[in-house]
Amino acid sequence: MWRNCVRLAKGLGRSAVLRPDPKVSRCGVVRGLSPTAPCSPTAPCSLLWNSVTWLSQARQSKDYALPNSSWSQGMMDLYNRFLEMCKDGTWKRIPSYGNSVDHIPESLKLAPEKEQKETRLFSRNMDTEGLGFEYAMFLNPSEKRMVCLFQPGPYLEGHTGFAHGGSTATIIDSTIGGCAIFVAGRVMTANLSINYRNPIPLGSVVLVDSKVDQVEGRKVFLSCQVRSIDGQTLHAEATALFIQLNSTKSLQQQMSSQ
Ligand SMILES: CCCCC/C=C\C/C=C\C/C=C\C/C=C\CCCC(=O)SCCNC(=O)CCNC(=O)[C@H](O)C(C)(C)COP(=O)(O)OP(=O)(O)OC[C@H]1O[C@@H](n2cnc3c(N)ncnc32)[C@H](O)[C@@H]1OP(=O)(O)O
Repeated sequence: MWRNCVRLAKGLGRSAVLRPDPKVSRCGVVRGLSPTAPCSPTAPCSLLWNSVTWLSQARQSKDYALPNSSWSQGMMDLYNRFLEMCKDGTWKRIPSYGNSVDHIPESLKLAPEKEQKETRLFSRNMDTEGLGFEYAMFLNPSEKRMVCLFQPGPYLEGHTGFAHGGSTATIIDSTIGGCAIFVAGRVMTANLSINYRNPIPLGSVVLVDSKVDQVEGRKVFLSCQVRSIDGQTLHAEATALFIQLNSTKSLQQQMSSQ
């Protein structure tokens, strides 16, 4: 089973993680796509997103995956390290909106989704920064891998001082789901199996590291590990099956056809 995440969690600065992808040019542009602005916390690295028209409408919405005052130094440090790794195009920062509809390109929306809805993505359901899910995701397209930097706030408590297992499941599902969306477009979780190994302290920062293992027709099999930043503590590990809902093009296909 894939265990790249150990590599990442144990040493983000190591060459194994920072090694440029051969499919990505030195200037940080995935071949076949146009150059875009470099990343920064306010003007995030979003070559992927800028290159795909379906996110243009979403750019109007608030992006929750940008640093705020509730982020700990550990969260900021990790975020900045990933932003650095965005510079050569190996990693892409993924924006995060309050409603899943905002993530869907206009052309792929179904009629009911086009209507303005008073709904909120579960993981973005709190307005006060720092109380609930604080997270930011980064995608490595060539490795079909999505990582999420996650800082659980005090309103996610389960056992005293620790994150509720359901919140851990939510962040795993969202991270793995984002990864599955990348390869298969619209998908739904059919199965999610989690082994909880060590509790996650509230306010700590963990790395959720997910990867596509296999695609069989409409089935996308993925795995995931949740580790402390130093990689020493394995908090949870999971496997998942996502099912592609229709024949819409995956983001991966959209990128390679440009
Ligand atoms: C599009 C662009 C979006 C861009 C977004 C970009 C970035 C986003 C970034 C961040 C993340 C943002 C959002 C987070 C994303 C996701 C997280 C939330 C996900 C959820 O919160 S999601 C809610 C929970 N989820 C459900 O509520 C599903 C209920 N369920 C169903 O709706 C159906 O069940 C369905 C659709 C799953 C399948 O139904 P179906 O009719 O389409 O397909 P069918 O049943 O025929 O199965 C086909 C083949 O899969 C096999 N199969 C099916 N299920 C299996 C199982 N459980 N175990 C083993 N095998 C299974 C069959 O055995 C058959 O296999 P075979 O072909 O070999 O016979």
